[in-house]
Order: sequence, then structure tokens, then C-alpha cells
Amino acid sequence: MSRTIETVTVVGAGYMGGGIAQIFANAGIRTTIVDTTPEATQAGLERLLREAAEFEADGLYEPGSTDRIRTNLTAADSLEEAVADVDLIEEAVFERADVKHDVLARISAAARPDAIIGTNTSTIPVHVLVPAVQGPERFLTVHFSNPAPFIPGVELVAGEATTAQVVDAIKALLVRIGREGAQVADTPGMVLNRLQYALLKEATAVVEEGVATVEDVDTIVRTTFGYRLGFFGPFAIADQAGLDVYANGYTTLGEAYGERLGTPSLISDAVAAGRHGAKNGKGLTGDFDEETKAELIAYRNRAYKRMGDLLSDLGPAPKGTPPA
Ligand SMILES: NC(=O)c1ccc[n+]([C@@H]2O[C@H](COP(=O)([O-])OP(=O)(O)OC[C@H]3O[C@@H](n4cnc5c(N)ncnc54)[C@H](O)[C@@H]3O)[C@@H](O)[C@H]2O)c1
Repeated sequence: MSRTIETVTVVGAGYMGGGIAQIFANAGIRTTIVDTTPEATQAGLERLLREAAEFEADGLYEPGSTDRIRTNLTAADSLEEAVADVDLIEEAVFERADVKHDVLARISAAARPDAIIGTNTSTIPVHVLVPAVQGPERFLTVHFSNPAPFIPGVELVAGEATTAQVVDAIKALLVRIGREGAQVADTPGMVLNRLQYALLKEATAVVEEGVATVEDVDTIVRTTFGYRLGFFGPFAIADQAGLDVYANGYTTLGEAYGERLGTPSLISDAVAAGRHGAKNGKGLTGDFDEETKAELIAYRNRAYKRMGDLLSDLGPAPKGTPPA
């Protein structure tokens, strides 16, 4: 099985597939795109080159990126031709299991037996797609985020049969293209969308209960805990705030909203074991000596100050007009 990935085909040259193809081509990897018809694929290629030139002119891509993408990115006439002799195929067609089944079956029938096959699905478990794939040991989810050229995180999900070498080859490739991969278990929505959907669901409840308006919810998220999320995940944030503080907070929420928002045992068990977070040197993310704690606080303060500078530099995001 091929372990060093030098050639990639992206199937589906839409929003995500196009962005993913740009990333690979911009990293110097020979990349092919293919969509439903040669005309659609050609139109996709032209759009990607136009977009790359705009990104470069706006300083979002380094000088020379458009030329590099033009050199490395080609359009194929058919799926079978596009996947026949490449090291990795990334499927990015519509988020429908039936469409993905059909496309993955065609990909795995036409690809080299040693080619790795990834799917960019955002919600469908690997085990639902596996039956369509010949050679499931080379198949996994490689889930880029939107907009792919600018968001670094990639969720990886191995199926039951996926080999460790395949996962390692993808992890090595992600490092090469400047991405940060995290491997998670095979469940619907994985981690990104499960968390993101949970937040939106609670935000919706807040609005429906008349607690705050849509605009005020967005303002609060953006200007308070959302401010932290580019630098720290929820566990790192809880370690900084204090796990005992969170345990008490959940008691209040659990009394008001039920078990759904009661204290999670991961937190109550940690507190019971004397882990109160960074303040007593024992958190969920690790142990902190005094020096690391001081460095963490200094990093946090610098990060939030620079975040404020960035936001005042960019100004507010454009908004739609309020619904009538
Ligand atoms: N849009 C997002 O925010 C986002 C984020 C992460 C992951 N994803 C996932 O990425 C995948 C693609 O989503 P998108 O937003 O790019 O959709 P999109 O509609 O922009 O693109 C899908 C493309 O697939 C092409 N296609 C459909 N059937 C095909 C076939 N048989 N052969 C070749 N091409 C075919 C379509 O013509 C279209 O260009 C989905 O699985 C989606 O869940 C989307």
C-alpha cells in the first residue's frame, strides 16, 4: 500500500472539494479535480484559479500561490480516469449516503488497490459508508472545515478495518499541508458538529424562551467565551476557571434545567480527587507547575489582547437586514 502521498484526486469540485483541492495544489502536490461532467469540472477549475488570484491579490495567499495552484491543479474528464493512478482520493460530493455510496463504489473500483480513499462527510459515520468501498482497510473520514483554505483543523475517523498505516499516512500528509488533525471515534456528527449543533440548540432554546434575542445571543458568544475558543478548548478553559467553580455552576444549572445540565461526573470526580484546575496545579488537561501556570496566564493575556486588536482592525462583520 502506498504510504507517501504525492498525488491526490478530489471528487466533487464544489465548495469544500474546491477548497481542499486548492490546499493540496498550493502545497505543491499534484492534484486532480473531477465533478459530474467535464464542463462542470472545467468551470470548477476556472473558478478556483480566479478565486486563488483574488486571495493572492488580497494578501490571503502568499505571492506565487496562484501560479503554483495553476501548475499543480488539473481537471479530469471522468471520475474513473481521475482516480485511476493517484495515491489519495478525497470524496467531497453531496452529504447524502446514497450519493456517496454510488461515488465511493465507483472510486474504489477504478482506483489502484493501494490508493487511500477519504471522505469529507461532516455527519455520516464511516460504518454507514464502508459497505460501498472495496478494500475498507484503506478508507477513512478526512473532514476538512469550511472555508477549507483558512481553517486548519481536520477530523479523522477510522473505520473498523482501517489500518494504522493509512491513518498515519494521512496524519503525515496533514502536517505537510499545514493542517492539524485529530482522530475521533466513528459516531454521527463526530465531535465538531456534535458540539456545534449542541451550542446552536441551546442558543435556540434561549431565544425561544425569551431569555435573549438572536442578536444578543450572538453578541454574548462572540464577546465572551467565543473570544477564547481560537486559543483554548472547553477543557483548557475549565482548567483555567477552576473545576470546583464549574462543579458549583453545574449544580445551579442542574437544579434549574435538570440532569441535562447537571454536573458531569468527569468534573465531580476530578474535584473529589483534589483536581481544581490550574490554580492548584491539577487540571483535566494536565498538571501545572508554577512556571507553566505563569506562562499560561501571560499567553492567555497576550492572546486576548491581540484578538481585540484584530477585531478592531477588521471592524464588525457585515450583517443582513433584520427579518421583517
Ligand atoms: N459546506 C460546508 O460547510 C461543509 C463543511 C465540511 C464538510 N462538508 C461536506 O463536504 C461535502 C461536500 O459539501 P459542499 O458544501 O462542498 O457541497 P457542494 O454542493 O458545494 O459540492 C458538492 C459537489 O459534488 C458534485 N457531485 C455530486 N455528485 C457527483 C458525482 N457523482 N461525481 C462527481 N461530483 C459529484 C456536485 O456537482 C458539487 O459540485 C459534503 O459531504 C459536506 O457535508 C461541507
